[in-house]
Amino acid sequence: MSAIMKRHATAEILPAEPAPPAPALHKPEQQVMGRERNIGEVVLDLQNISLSFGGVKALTDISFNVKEHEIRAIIGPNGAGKSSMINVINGVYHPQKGSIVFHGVPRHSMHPSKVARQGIARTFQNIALFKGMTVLDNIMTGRNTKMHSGLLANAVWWGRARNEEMQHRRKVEEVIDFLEIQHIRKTPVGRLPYGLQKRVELARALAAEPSMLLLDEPMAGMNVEEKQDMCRFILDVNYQFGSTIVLIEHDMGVVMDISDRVVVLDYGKKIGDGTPEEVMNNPEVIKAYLGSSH
Ligand SMILES: Nc1ncnc2c1ncn2[C@@H]1O[C@H](COP(=O)(O)OP(=O)(O)OP(=O)(O)O)[C@@H](O)[C@H]1O
Repeated sequence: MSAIMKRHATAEILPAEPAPPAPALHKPEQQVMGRERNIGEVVLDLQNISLSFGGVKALTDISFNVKEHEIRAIIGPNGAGKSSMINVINGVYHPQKGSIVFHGVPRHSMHPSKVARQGIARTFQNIALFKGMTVLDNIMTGRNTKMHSGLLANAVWWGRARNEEMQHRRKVEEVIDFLEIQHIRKTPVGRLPYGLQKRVELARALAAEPSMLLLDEPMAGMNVEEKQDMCRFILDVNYQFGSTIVLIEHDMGVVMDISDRVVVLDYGKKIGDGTPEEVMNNPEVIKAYLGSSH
């Protein structure tokens, strides 16, 4: 297989032990890294999406879908349109053409905050955390979409506000335990190494209890060990929380090992879509990578 598609050493240490039995909601249909998982129906359907910035066509007539509980990767050379697609999904960009249906409901020009309230959370290519705030406080900001108490109640920390705060704290502590970052919970984020900052960003997204998680290059800039940890956490989030994951990643070994299906973009167009094996063997995909200087 082509050089870009070879399995990467990072994935070799992914959990080898047998996974616990999956909750028997659906018949297991897919296996990722030896884990049986239950892929459901289509939850996000994108049809004929086109997005331009002035004369630049970032996305041209792109259609694909995402099924419940799956790990769906978006790959492609630099400038292919991957981040633009994530920004379309979470409402930052509004495509000039095409339709977006989430859980059966068509969406038009939805604001990112409303998308977040629908249960879609994301991380960013360049870490977007409050560097001077502690890990705990940063993760608490992930609960914003779930907060209901008014300003006055919050200011004096009365009844409902107090109960709400405690509920949010409980959820945040769960996420902190899950991602094994107890030891840094009081540390200002800016003092942490890059790999841990990425994990805190994942924690903040998870604190929102999303049904769908958009991860924009979650392993970018990480060393091998950090990538191994992040792979394990992504698989655990998907497996234990059942979150559907849409992932942009440049490390092909990681993509091939953890994804259920992969969509491939090049110059804003879709050139491949299928299982890792199918896209690995797609001549157009191989050409785009090997023949690409961009
Ligand atoms: N806000 C914007 N304004 C103008 N052009 C943009 C904007 N966002 C993206 N583009 C352009 O759209 C095209 C796709 O960019 P995008 O960032 O989506 O690609 P990408 O596949 O995520 O690239 P990379 O892997 O380098 O992050 C590029 O030509 C880019 O310059």
